Amino acid sequence: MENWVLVEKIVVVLGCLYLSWKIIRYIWSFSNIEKQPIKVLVTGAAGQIGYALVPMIARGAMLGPDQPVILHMLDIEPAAEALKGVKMELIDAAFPLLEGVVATTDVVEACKGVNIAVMVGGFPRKEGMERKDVMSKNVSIYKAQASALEQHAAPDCKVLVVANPANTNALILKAFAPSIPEKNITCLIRLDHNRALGQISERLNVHVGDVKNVIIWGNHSSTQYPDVNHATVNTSSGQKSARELVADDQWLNTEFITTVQQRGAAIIKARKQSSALSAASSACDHIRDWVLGTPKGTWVSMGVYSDGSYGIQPGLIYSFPVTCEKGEWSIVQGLRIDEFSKAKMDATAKELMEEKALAYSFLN
Ligand SMILES: NC(=O)C1=CN([C@@H]2O[C@H](COP(=O)(O)OP(=O)(O)OC[C@H]3O[C@@H](n4cnc5c(N)ncnc54)[C@H](O)[C@@H]3O)[C@@H](O)[C@H]2O)C=CC1
Ligand SMILES: O=C([O-])CC(=O)C(=O)O
Repeated sequence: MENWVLVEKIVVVLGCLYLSWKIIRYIWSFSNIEKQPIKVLVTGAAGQIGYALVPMIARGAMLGPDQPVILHMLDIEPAAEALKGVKMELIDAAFPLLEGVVATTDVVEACKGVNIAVMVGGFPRKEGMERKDVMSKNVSIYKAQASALEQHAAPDCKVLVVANPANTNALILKAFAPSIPEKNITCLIRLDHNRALGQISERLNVHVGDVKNVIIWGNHSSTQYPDVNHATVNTSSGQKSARELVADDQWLNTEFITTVQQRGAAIIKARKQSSALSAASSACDHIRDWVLGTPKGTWVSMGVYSDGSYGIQPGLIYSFPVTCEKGEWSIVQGLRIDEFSKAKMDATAKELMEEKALAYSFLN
C-alpha cells in the first residue's frame, strides 16, 4: 500500500516537472520568434527632418531596439538624387534592424503596405513667416497624399503629420481619407511638449527626465497653450508640483508660455532653418509612446481628433494630454481647468477653426 502511495507521488511530481518544462519551452519559443518588420513611411525624406529621422528609426528609437523596420522614403522629383544619396547612406550605416529601404518619388509605391506614416514632406517655414503662411502649398499636398494612403497603406496604418500647419494638414488628410479611422490620424505636438519640459528643467536645474505631465493644448502654432498646472517634478523628497517648485507665477504665466510658443521661430532665427533634430527625435517619441504605451502615471501631448473633451469643438485636430495603451491613445479626463487656462485653450481652438476655413478656401 505504502509503495503505491510513493509511486503515485513520484508520478505527480514527474508530471508537474514535465508540464513546467513544456510551459517554459512554449514561452521560450515565443521569445525567440523573429519579429516581423514594420514598414515605416517617411515623406519629405530628403529634407532636413527626414535626414535626421530615418537613422533614428533604423536604430530603433521609434519602435524599440528589437523591432526590425523597412523604411519607405518619399520625396519629389527635384529631390530624387538627394533621396538616392540618403538611401546609400542608410545602406552604408549597416543598421542591424533595417531590413529594407524603398526610396521613391512615386506616392503609390511609397504608401504600399505601410504600417506607420510620418508625413514630413512639404514646404518649410522661413524666417519671418507664420506657419499659416505655408498653408496654401501644404494643404493641397495633404489632400493628394490622403488618397494614396487610404488606398495603399495597411488598413490599421497610424499616421503622424509633422509638416506645417501640422494640425490643419492632419485635418485635411483625415477629410480626404475617410476610411482611415479618425483615431489613427494625429499631428506632432510632442516637440512643444518636450520644449516645455526642457524649460522647466532648465529653470529648476533638475534633470528633464524628472519633469512630467506638462500639457500643450491646441495648435502647433504661436497660439498653443503650454500649461504647467498639473506638471510634477521628482525630487529627493517625492513628487512635487512644478508650479510650487518654480514659485514664480509671473514667469510661468508669461515668459515660460511665450518662450515655448516662440521656440520654433527662435530656432529658425538662430539656424536659418527650422528645427530638425529635435523635431525628428520628438516624432520618434510620439510614435513610440503611441505604439508601445506611455509610462504609468505619465501623459504626453498629441494632436488628435477632438471628441468635444474640455469643451473643444469636435472635429478639430487639437492637442490634448493623452495616455496610450495597446496602440490606442485616450484623452486624459477630469483635469481642473481655471479661467486663465480656459481662455487660452479657447483662443487656440478659435485659430484652428480659422485655419480650417482658410484651408478649405484654398481647396475650393
Ligand atoms: N510639427 C512640428 O513640430 C514641426 C514641423 N515642421 C515642419 O516639417 C516640414 C518639413 O521640414 P524640413 O524637413 O525642415 O523641410 P525641408 O524643406 O528640409 O524638407 C521638406 C522635404 O519635403 C519634400 N517635399 C515637398 N513636397 C513634397 C511632396 N509633395 N511629397 C513628398 N515630399 C515633398 C521636399 O522636397 C523636401 O525634401 C515643414 O513643413 C516644417 O514647417 C518643422 C519642425 C517642427
Ligand atoms: O516653426 C517652424 O516652422 C518649425 C516648427 O514647427 C517648430 O520648430 O516648431
